[in-house]
Amino acid sequence: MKKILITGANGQLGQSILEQSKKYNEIECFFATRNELDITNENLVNQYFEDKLFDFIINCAAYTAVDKAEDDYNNAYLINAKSTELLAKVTNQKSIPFIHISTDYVFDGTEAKPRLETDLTNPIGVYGQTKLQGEELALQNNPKTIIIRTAWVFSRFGNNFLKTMLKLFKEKESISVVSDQIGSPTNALDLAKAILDIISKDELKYGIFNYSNEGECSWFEFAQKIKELSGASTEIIPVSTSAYPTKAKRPAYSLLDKSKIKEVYQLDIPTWENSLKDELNQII
Ligand SMILES: NC(=O)C1=CN([C@@H]2O[C@H](COP(=O)(O)OP(=O)(O)OC[C@H]3O[C@@H](n4cnc5c(N)ncnc54)[C@H](OP(=O)(O)O)[C@@H]3O)[C@@H](O)[C@H]2O)C=CC1
Ligand SMILES: Cc1cn([C@H]2C[C@H](O)[C@@H](COP(=O)(O)OP(=O)(O)O[C@H]3O[C@@H](C)C(=O)[C@@H](O)[C@H]3O)O2)c(=O)[nH]c1=O
Repeated sequence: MKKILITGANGQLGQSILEQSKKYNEIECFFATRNELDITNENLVNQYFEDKLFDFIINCAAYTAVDKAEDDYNNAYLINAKSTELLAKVTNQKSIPFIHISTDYVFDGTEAKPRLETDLTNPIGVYGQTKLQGEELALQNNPKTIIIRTAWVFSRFGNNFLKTMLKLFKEKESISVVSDQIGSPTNALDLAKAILDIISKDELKYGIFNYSNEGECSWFEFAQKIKELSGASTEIIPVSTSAYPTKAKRPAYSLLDKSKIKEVYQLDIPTWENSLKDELNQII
């Protein structure tokens, strides 16, 4: 039986891992919410690992408010980078693998070609910058680190674009959504399954891996599909990024190339449209 600690357990990925873990008999998961384990509290983290034995950690804790982060660098850095370093160090001391989640927002999005793990990063906002710093600190401090870069995560849990759209469809007759930012949505349940499948393997390969659902779209096309599948009548107007100003800049193109994770870990990845359909069936 593999014992796994999940930090940030109340977030959408944490809750999705809880849901999926019920299907894995050989894995025993321990879920720690922010109240139970604040990863910025060094003494608490060290104490936690003194007291308990785990075979893996999946760090789902993060500062994910992309716009807010622009005015809150210190907190974003503390959670996304400094605390990631701490978790990498404690797992390294125990010689256990560290699974950490990162983002497509580490790219600047200027090149319209699916991004490889080895491509040059150049984040254009504080969230992406602090996530990249977290990646680097994790890899430096625990050689048994697996970074999974994912994108545009949606689910029935927490806050995400899917839930924002469903709310707006109830409130508004018309909304504007950017059509010039391209990427790949990810159902958090698919990501959770991929992570648990990886952990279940006998042999692990460490380093950076991309994971999102298959396919690509703009946020506008994503919103259109949510509208179509939910039967909403709100008009969705495609607009350019300049017509929808936000505090943080987002990459124009951040589609992730999944070849590496599919080859190394033999994963079958559903398309975002099929996975969205499944998720909406649960929500509506
Ligand atoms: N959401 C997305 O679209 C994407 C997410 N990612 C990455 O995936 C991972 C999971 O994201 P997701 O589940 O969507 O994020 P959420 O924002 O849904 O969840 C993050 C969780 O982290 C918790 N948390 C924040 N600070 C701390 C802390 N100091 N100690 C412990 N827990 C803390 C939050 O607690 P509380 O509930 O109290 O706020 C929350 O439960 C993150 O690393 C994120 O950067 C990558 C690409 C896309
Ligand atoms: C709500 C809304 C957003 N938008 C735009 C703003 C933005 O450019 C894009 C996405 O909006 P959001 O702010 O909901 O999503 P955002 O917070 O940027 O989502 C990101 O979260 C972090 C955590 C990640 O790691 C990324 O992969 C990505 O999922 O859509 C519209 O054009 N119209 C709207 O009505």
